[in-house]
Amino acid sequence: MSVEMRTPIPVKEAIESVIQVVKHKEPFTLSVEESLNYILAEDVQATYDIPRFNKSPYDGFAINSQDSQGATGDNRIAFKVVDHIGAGTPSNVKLKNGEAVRIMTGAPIPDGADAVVMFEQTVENEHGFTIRKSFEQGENISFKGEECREQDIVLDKGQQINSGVIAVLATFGYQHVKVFQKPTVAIIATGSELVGPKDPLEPGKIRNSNGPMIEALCRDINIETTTYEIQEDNLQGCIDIVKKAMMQHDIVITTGGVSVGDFDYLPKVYEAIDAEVLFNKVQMRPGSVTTVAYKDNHILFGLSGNPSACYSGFHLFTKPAIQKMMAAQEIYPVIIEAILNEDFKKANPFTRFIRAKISFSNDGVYAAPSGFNKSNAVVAIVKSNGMIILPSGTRGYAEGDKVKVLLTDHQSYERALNL
Ligand SMILES: Nc1nc2c(c(=O)[nH]1)N[C@H]1C(S)=C(S)[C@@H](COP(=O)(O)OP(=O)(O)OC[C@H]3O[C@@H](n4cnc5c(N)ncnc54)[C@H](O)[C@@H]3O)O[C@H]1N2
Ligand code: MOO
Ligand SMILES: [Mg+2]
Repeated sequence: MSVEMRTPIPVKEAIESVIQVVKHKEPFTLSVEESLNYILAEDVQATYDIPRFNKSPYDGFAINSQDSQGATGDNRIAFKVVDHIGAGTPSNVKLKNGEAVRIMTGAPIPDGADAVVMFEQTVENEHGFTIRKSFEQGENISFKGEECREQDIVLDKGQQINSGVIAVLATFGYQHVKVFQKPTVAIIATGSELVGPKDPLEPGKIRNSNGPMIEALCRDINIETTTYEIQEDNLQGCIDIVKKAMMQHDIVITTGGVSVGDFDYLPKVYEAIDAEVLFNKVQMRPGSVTTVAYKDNHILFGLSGNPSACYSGFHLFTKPAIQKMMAAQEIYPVIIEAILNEDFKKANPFTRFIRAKISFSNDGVYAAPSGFNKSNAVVAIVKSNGMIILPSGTRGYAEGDKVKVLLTDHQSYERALNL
């Protein structure tokens, strides 16, 4: 039996090839309360000017600025208070010379007033107050439309709905919003060695950690999943379960069985279901055998069985694909520069992704590998909030070198792939 030879492709090319085939789901309408984290499927317009009327930004007195001209410490100018309003109630008064309205923050500026004097700038008396400086026309006024005008586009299609979006929708009284559907995800852990948390650990068996980890990774980004039974290494069983999962879900994530072992059946599954394999070898470590296949708008992620490889594969390929399927404008992981805290003398022909603790301090961003970091490591994932990226090459890396890090424990995305 001869081993299948695979052609490893660069990581960037692999990510781009996945993104290229992913299509977004259909839009639908749902209530604003339920819309958090969905992607907007339409531009949203301001239905009126914000602020909606000229208003006071302070608690104080509304005056006509002309009446204040010439006021100094030695020549205080007096005002008579003729009305008293809080936010929510306009004044019926039209100011005459020397008159003022006592006004609270958020209340509409009365007719005849064009400036607001803060309480702290006055000395109050029985009839009103005096001031010691002159005010300019428009001083201390929040102007109608200064933030946005009626019909301005205030939210762009493709924007992820966050608390700010909810606030803007509420501002304009929108109760429903058009968003893109989220993809549905099936998770299948494959491997005859795998058992669940309650099963006895017979010799040679291990517990399935990848399944629950992927579920958690999806839940972290507000994606619902269906977890299938652990699938033993059996070709027909693997074909049947993947077919079944594809009928019900947009994305099918399997773990294990993607390498060249005698019981690694995923390559045969893709063949049997006639899926187009985008790649089955990536120039990266861990996760070199990560495989992504595509069939009728369904994406099949064949993540490696080794936990750290599985984790890296999810962040690099699955997460951007989910973002794209939801029609987000920003889909790629945030990648920034950091200073390496440890030597990596051994050169590697593949790009290395090292689970690491990224710390942000006043003197810069630092990246420290989070312990035992091989492909089969699981504990290192816990202590990481990012991955150090060491490009392939002939030289090693030394402490103090600048490197790129990909933030994993992070809910922000980029428009461009900065790998
Ligand atoms: N001759 C070669 N052998 C291997 C190659 C290669 O290129 N040539 N690649 C190696 C690399 S790199 C990796 S990574 C692994 C990938 O293996 P598979 O994706 O086929 O995964 P399995 O063989 O099923 O399992 C690998 C490893 O992970 C454990 N595992 C599997 N599933 C889980 C799970 N759900 N939870 C926790 N741990 C899991 C499994 O027991 C194995 O120890 O192949 C190398 N071999
Ligand atoms: O895919 Mo393996 O995890 O590169 O070591
Ligand atoms: Mg294998």
